[in-house]
Amino acid sequence: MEANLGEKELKECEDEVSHLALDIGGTLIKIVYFSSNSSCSNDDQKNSLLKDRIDAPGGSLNYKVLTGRLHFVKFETRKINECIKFISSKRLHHYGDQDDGAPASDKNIIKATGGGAFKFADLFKEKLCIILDKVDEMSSLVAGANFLLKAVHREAFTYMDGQKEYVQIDHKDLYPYLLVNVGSGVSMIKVDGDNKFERVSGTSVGGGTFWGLGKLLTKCKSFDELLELSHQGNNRVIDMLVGDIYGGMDYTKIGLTSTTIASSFGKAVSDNKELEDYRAEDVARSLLRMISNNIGQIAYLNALRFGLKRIFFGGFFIRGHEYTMDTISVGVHFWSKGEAKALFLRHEGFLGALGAFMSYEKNGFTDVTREVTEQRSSKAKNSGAFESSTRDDVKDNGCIECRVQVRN
Ligand SMILES: Nc1ncnc2c1ncn2[C@@H]1O[C@H](COP(=O)(O)OP(=O)(O)OP(=O)(O)O)[C@@H](O)[C@H]1O
Ligand SMILES: CC(C)(CO)[C@@H](O)C(=O)NCCC(=O)O
Repeated sequence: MEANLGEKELKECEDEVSHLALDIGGTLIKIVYFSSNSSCSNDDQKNSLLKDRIDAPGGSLNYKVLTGRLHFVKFETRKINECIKFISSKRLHHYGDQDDGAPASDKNIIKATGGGAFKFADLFKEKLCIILDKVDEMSSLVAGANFLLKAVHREAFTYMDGQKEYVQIDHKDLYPYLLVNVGSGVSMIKVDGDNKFERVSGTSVGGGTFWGLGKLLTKCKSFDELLELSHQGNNRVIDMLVGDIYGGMDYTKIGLTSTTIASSFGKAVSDNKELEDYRAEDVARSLLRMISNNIGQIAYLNALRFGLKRIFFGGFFIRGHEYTMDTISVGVHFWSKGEAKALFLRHEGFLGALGAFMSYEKNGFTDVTREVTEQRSSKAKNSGAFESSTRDDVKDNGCIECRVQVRN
C-alpha cells in the first residue's frame, strides 16, 4: 500500500531523521541516512498519510511504511572531525530516538563498514557516544549494489562514445556479475546472488593512486581540480604511442593501431624534459588514462576468468566522469572483443554505506521498498560547509525519495 502524499502535506511535515549508516574508507567517509516525513503536528494525519500498516507475507508480523528520503553525504576521511560535527549537529546519532520499543542501550548503535569502522571506533565512542556496529565491507558493497540494481529506477547505464544509455535490469537475470569497486584501492567481486559472492581479485592501483600521484605531479589541491585538469589535457604528449615506436605506422599484425598507447608516460624517458616542462593538464590526462585502462583490463580479465558478461563499476573514483567511464568502457569492449559490457551506477560511491544501511534489517528495519522520484536535495545545496561539494548531483550529496518498511 502506498502513502499518498500531496506536495502541500509534504512541505507541512518536518523531516524526522532516523537510521544512519557509515562507510569509513581510506579516503572518504560516506554517510547514508533516512528521514521520514513523520513529524506532522496532527497525529491522525500522520498515521493516515504516512504509516500505512501492512501485514507481512506470513501474516503474523506487522509492518509500517514510512515515506521519506534517503540522504547521501560524503566527507574526506582526513577531515573526520567535520563528519563528527555534522552527525552531531543533525543529531543523526540519535537515530533510534523515535523507535518506541528499542532498549536504551541499543539506541546509539550505528551500522558502519569500511576499515575506518575499526580504526575510528574509539573516536566515535568518545565524541558521540556511538558504538559502531561493524558490517563486513565486501558484503556491504554487494548488498548496496544489489539493492540499487533491483530497487532504483534508471540506476545502471553504459557509457560509450559520449552516449549514456540506461540499462533496464531484469531481476531474474541479474546474476552472476562482476562488481568492481574503485575506491582508494580496487576490489573485484563475483556476485552470484543476495549475499552470495566472492572477492576474486583486487589491485592497489586505484583511486588513491590517481589522486595521490596526481597531487604530487600537478600540485592540484583537490580531486575535482585534478579531474577538471585532465579534461583539458592531451595524453599523447607524455604517453608513448605505438606510432611513436613504429614510425607512425599501425602494428596491424597484432591488432594495434598507431594511436594505441604502447607505454603510459613512456615519452618522458626520451623527451629530456623536467616535470615543469609538461603541462599539468597533460600529466593529469595520462595518469587518468593509465589508471582507468589498467582497472578496465584487470576487470575484463577477471570477467573472462569466470565467464561474466556484465561488469558493474562502483566506488568514488568513477564520479560519473565521462572520460574515466569512456576509457574503462573502451578498454572492456576492446579486450573482450565486444563480449563483455562495462556498466556504471548512478550512486556508485555509496554502495558500502547503503549496504550497511540495509543491514538494519535485524533490528527491525526491513526494506527500502521503492524509489518514488529522485531529485537534488535543496537541503544539501543550502546547508553550507558540511556539504560543500562542487558537483551538483545526487552522487555527491543528495537524496532519493522512497518508502521504507519498518517492523513494529
Ligand atoms: N572529493 C574527493 N576527495 C578525494 N577523493 C575523491 C573525491 N571524489 C572522488 N575521489 C576519488 O575516490 C577515491 C575514494 O573512493 P571511495 O570513497 O569509494 O574509496 P574509500 O572507501 O575511501 O577507499 P577504500 O575502500 O579503498 O578504503 C579517491 O581515492 C579518489 O580517487
Ligand atoms: C583494502 C581495501 C579492501 C579497503 O577498502 C581496498 O583498498 C582494496 O581492495 N585494495 C586493494 C588491495 C589488493 O587487493 O591489492
